[in-house]
Amino acid sequence: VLQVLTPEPPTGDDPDSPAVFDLGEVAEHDSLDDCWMVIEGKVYDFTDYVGQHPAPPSVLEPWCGKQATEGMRTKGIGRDHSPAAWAMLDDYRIGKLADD
Ligand code: HEM
Repeated sequence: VLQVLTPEPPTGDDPDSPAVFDLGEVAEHDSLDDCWMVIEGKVYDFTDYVGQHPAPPSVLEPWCGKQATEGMRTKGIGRDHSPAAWAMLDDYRIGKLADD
């Protein structure tokens, strides 16, 4: 009953009705204090993760607010992230990118 009275905002977790964002909205979250990224068409909010990332936040910063599939695939050093790192993404998913 409480859930009906105070519905949670869409998180993107429900594959039937993910929250949909365009690149302009994502671009508003382009700092380490507020860091969204698009990876393979899905939108993530990594704000709570940047301080936990194994490499310094400065490596993430250029990708905040942007399409970051390349960053995820290369780490900026030509090496893909591990399957374990890829598996962490779901925890930060907030939705998907709008189709163009
Ligand atoms: C998209 C921009 C990103 C860049 C440029 C980047 C870069 C890096 C670099 C330079 C390292 C250390 C070097 C190495 O381990 O080979 C690293 C490690 C790691 N990163 Fe990232 N990272 C990014 C995003 C993420 C995200 C979004 C996550 C998870 C939510 C993540 C999770 C990890 C983990 C778990 C490691 C340890 C090594 C591994 O499991 O592959 N990274 N990253």
